[in-house]
Amino acid sequence: MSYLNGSKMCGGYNGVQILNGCSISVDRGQVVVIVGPNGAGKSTAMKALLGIVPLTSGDITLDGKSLGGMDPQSRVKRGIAFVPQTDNIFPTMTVLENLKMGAYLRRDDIGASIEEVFETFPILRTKRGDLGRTLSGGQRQQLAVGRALMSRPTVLMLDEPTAGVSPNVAADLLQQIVALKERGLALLMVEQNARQALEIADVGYVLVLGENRYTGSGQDLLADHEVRRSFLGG
Ligand SMILES: Nc1ncnc2c1ncn2[C@@H]1O[C@H](COP(=O)(O)OP(=O)(O)OP(=O)(O)O)[C@@H](O)[C@H]1O
Repeated sequence: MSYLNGSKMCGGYNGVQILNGCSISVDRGQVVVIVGPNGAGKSTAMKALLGIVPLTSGDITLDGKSLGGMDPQSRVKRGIAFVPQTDNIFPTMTVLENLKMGAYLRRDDIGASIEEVFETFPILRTKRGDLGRTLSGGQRQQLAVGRALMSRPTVLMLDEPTAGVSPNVAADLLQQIVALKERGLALLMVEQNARQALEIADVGYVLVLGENRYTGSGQDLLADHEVRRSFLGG
């Protein structure tokens, strides 16, 4: 069984079922990407794993233990961190203050973690005293990921981390995220930019109407004629 395992998940909003039995798994040291058309339920699947969207059936386990019924806060304490797509930093706080906010649940020394974030995203060291709102789009996303890392998660979930940043910046950002595998993180991402995301995915899930349509390594999905035709624009 995988480290984080969402199995046959059903659920949605206000009685409207969006997830129709999809399964998503991610292991530590792995990048898993969820792609699919608009409205397929990609973000909803991630919210279900986070405990924001309740399941009507199915199960979620982390390290072999069920997360069933556990609220999002408790899941964070178990080691899951989440980077939302927008509003993911405090604009009126400095870079360093943002990082410290990410460690608010910790009572130990956070100096080494700040240093690790600066090693991963060197521009944040340079801008440590600058207000969040002065950062470029790509730098904001770096800070949002850095802030999430400050809770020392084992699972990092990212909702469209490259949304709104230029293609070159997106490519760099994805490479920085991939490098986090070396720290043993389980990385799960929802991405609009399917082609670019599958390039770096150990495993890709194509979701359609809340169901698994295709699952495979990123390279296999990129090479699959049907996946290319239906989801990657030929
Ligand atoms: N908070 C909500 N309340 C009610 N319905 C919602 C809510 N969030 C999403 N939905 C609906 O659930 C469906 C799936 O949305 P979701 O955001 O999971 O799709 P997605 O695959 O991530 O798509 P996109 O790429 O457009 O973000 C959509 O029909 C959407 O309108």
